[in-house]
Amino acid sequence: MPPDPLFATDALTVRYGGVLANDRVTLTVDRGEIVGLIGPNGAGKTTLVDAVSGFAPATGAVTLAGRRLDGAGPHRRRAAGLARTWQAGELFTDLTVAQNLAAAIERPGGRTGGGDVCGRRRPDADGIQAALEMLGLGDAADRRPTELSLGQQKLVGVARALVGGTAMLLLDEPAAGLDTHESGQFGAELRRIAATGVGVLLIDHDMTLVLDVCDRVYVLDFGKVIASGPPAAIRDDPAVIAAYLGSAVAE
Ligand SMILES: Nc1ncnc2c1ncn2[C@@H]1O[C@H](COP(=O)(O)OP(=O)(O)OP(=O)(O)O)[C@@H](O)[C@H]1O
Repeated sequence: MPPDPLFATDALTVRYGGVLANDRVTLTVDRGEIVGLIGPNGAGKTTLVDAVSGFAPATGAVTLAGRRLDGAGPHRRRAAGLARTWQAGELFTDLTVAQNLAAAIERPGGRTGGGDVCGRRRPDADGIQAALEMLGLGDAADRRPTELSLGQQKLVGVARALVGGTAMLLLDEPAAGLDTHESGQFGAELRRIAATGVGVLLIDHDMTLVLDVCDRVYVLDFGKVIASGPPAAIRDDPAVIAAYLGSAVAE
């Protein structure tokens, strides 16, 4: 029998009024695997990340390392090792890179303690440096975000989600705005993260990045999974081309 996946949703369903934003979405991500989630605007990709991380009301199961997390609040899911980025993931430009990572896990009011508002373990300077080094940003800790390239700034955003012990990373359009070269470098860094055993769910409209870097891809349309499989099969799937790739390639 294959081992249990690191991460799974089972029949995850989110309804916003009359809109079925996620319709019984079932997917898995293994340890060390990068899994893409693609689909047209409004297909329900961000909703899935919101539901999985505890920010949208949902029915269905969410499991991380064999532990059910549905029903838990965002802080408990984060403490269990599930981390996300946000589409508008701007950095604080008046803080250094290391301070940006620390700020992401500070408690409001500057209180210190064993955990933060998101339930994360408070990492020490070593933890912050380790997260930066994993992303090739080891010498950027004391620099300001504006001194870095856009690609490096995007990686700082990922490092922010990695600090404090992360098993599963949910990335919502982390490469938006990158050119082809930067996006290729970004993909290589994602592979380095996955090689440490972290699972990655990658949402992006950059099809070159998604199809190059992902082990498997799920396609959402109107909240439903309409296809899943390895990138080569997804690229050639007529239903996927009709629903999304035709327009995505033309963009
Ligand atoms: N908070 C909300 N309240 C009501 N409806 C919402 C809410 N969030 C999303 N929706 C609706 O749910 C559907 C899915 O939206 P979602 O943002 O998840 O799509 P998406 O695939 O992430 O799109 P994009 O690629 O543009 O980011 C859309 O019809 C959207 O209007």
